[in-house]
Amino acid sequence: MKKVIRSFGYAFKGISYAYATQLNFRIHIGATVTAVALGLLLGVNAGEWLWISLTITLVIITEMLNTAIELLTDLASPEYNTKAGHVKDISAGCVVIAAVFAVITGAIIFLPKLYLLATHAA
Ligand SMILES: Nc1ncnc2c1ncn2[C@@H]1O[C@H](COP(=O)(O)OP(=O)(O)OP(=O)(O)O)[C@@H](O)[C@H]1O
Repeated sequence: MKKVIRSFGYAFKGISYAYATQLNFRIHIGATVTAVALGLLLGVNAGEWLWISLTITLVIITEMLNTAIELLTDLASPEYNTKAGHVKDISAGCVVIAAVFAVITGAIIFLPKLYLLATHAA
């Protein structure tokens, strides 16, 4: 049991390292808080919450993997190396793909509700 608790400790250390060192990670957390607040305000349903949770999880996981890959690349190739550059670029590309998916999902879920709200309030 102690070992399991210790492993969770290391995992949380990894999350707080990403939070402390990566501006993009903090931006994703800000976007997460905004999406959850919008979801609560606009009363999204269970299916929509699942999509929102999926996109949040994907973006945060890809950002953390990107951070880990950047660190590992810097360790393995501190000097300039074309392949090291490709590794970092591909890794960053994964985050962008997840973020685009999140924006599209957010637009599909929130825009019609915001439109209804705006037209009813007018
Ligand atoms: N060792 C390297 N060899 C070749 N190109 C590199 C190398 N390190 C970085 N690059 C290039 O520079 C880009 C930016 O790298 P960098 O490590 O600064 O990442 P970053 O996205 O700015 O991350 P962060 O600001 O979080 O450290 C990479 O995507 C890659 O194209």
